[in-house]
Amino acid sequence: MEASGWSTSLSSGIVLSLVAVVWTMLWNNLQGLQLQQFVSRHLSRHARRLAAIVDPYLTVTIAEYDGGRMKRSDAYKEVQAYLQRATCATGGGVRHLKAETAKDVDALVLSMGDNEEVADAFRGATVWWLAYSTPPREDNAPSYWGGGRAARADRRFYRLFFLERHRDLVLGEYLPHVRREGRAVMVKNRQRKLFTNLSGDGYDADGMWSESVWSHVVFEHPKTFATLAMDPAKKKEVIDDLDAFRKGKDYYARVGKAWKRGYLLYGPPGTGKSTMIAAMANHLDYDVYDIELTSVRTNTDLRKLFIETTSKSIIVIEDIDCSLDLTRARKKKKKANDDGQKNDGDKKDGAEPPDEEKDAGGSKVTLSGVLNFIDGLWSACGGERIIVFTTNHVEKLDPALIRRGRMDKHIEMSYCCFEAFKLLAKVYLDVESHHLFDAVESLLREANMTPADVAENLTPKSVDDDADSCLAELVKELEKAKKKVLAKKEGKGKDVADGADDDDDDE
Ligand SMILES: Nc1ncnc2c1ncn2[C@@H]1O[C@H](COP(=O)(O)OP(=O)(O)OP(=O)(O)O)[C@@H](O)[C@H]1O
Ligand SMILES: [Mg+2]
Repeated sequence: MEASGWSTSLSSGIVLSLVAVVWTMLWNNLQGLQLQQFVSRHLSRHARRLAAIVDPYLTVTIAEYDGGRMKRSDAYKEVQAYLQRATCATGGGVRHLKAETAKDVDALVLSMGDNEEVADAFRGATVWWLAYSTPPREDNAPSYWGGGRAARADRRFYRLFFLERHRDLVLGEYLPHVRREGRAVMVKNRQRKLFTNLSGDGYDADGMWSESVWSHVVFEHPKTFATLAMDPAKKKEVIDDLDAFRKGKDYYARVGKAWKRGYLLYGPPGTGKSTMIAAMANHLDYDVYDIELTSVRTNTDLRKLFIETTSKSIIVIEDIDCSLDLTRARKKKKKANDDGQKNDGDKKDGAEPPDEEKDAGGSKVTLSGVLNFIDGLWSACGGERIIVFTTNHVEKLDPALIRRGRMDKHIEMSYCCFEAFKLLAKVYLDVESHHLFDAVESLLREANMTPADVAENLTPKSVDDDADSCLAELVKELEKAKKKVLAKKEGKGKDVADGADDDDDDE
């Protein structure tokens, strides 16, 4: 009996030891993998819950969207950046990380995935952050609040848990600290971006449905004012204007104007309008929002695009005359006024176009929508924004669209002048003087050649090409261009003599 009792306890001892050995082996082998993390994560989570029994915790929830779901919350972005830093530094015990490309080519910025929790310590207090999202719900937000999109999107939140006794510390000091630090991280990680409203499938980098109306790539355009060929005095004027704008926060506040400025760049194709926008963005270190107006469905969508731009940005609408029939809505308005009908036209903030203005299947943005976008009440949201329109046909634009106050500065991008040529010769051929320069100078006065064409002629086409051959080629092309101009003039003179209509000559 005793012996059997002894052998039973011996065998159960052996079994227990074996279990302990297997457990230790398993524990060690799984080190760094799921099990240990699983246990420690759950222990810390339960620690929070256990602590809450004796000292209840409070929560603060920060939603990704506030202001009626119109705009991503700054606080959310700051918390996200703060937690990104905490997660990158320690991992914070988080199992599911999201990775985004960072400024450095090979690095990744890590942040916590959904339903992950991370603890943080601040002046002896421990707090916990939980990232979570709720599934889409059909809300009844009217379409002008972006209700349709909102219904399809997950709602994302950060929830902060802290003990009641830390209330003053957390609300008074910790949260402002998080926002400050988050902003600093955002500035440090900032990569300039080029945004487009031609969104892809509507999903963001996390595979989540994205509410953002913009998609972006990193903005990396090499053009600067140093390599932009134009009249030097004009260039200096633009640079001074941009610098004054950038430093103009107090001025705009004092005179009671929204901190924004409109630039109209006009001129023939290839004179450097798009290039100038890149130079502006590089000079100011701003993001660029390139709006493809034909893809904007309604005036409301246009307003939403504007509201979702950040400050320190250039909002661009290229070829504004081609994007929309911007004169049509105005003509209709005039007609309606002539008919004595009530029409609040461009004064009506965010007005949807009446049915007869809508194109079948096309954009329904109207001139009044664009005018409101530029200087309606909504345009004052945020600040430090530059709006740039480009066009090849300034004469086609409605005067209301380009009046000062909307498009404050009109910049003509013209055919290549000698000063602009000299800069291109320096940039493309590293040549500052040459015996062909005089010929080029006199030909440029008579031939209409764009900087794009001059630059193309100055580009070596083979390894044998050098400055001499490129400049000789340019002179040849300039002579051809000059002949064309003369032929056109002669043709025009003949037409006038024959009583023909001048308007038909110009393209
Ligand atoms: N003023 C300029 N200085 C330097 N390069 C220029 C200039 N203008 C044009 N180029 C060169 O020509 C190319 C075309 O220029 P860009 O796209 O800026 O013309 P654009 O005026 O925007 O034409 P479009 O009206 O057709 O849009 C650019 O890639 C650029 O390298
Ligand atoms: Mg262009």
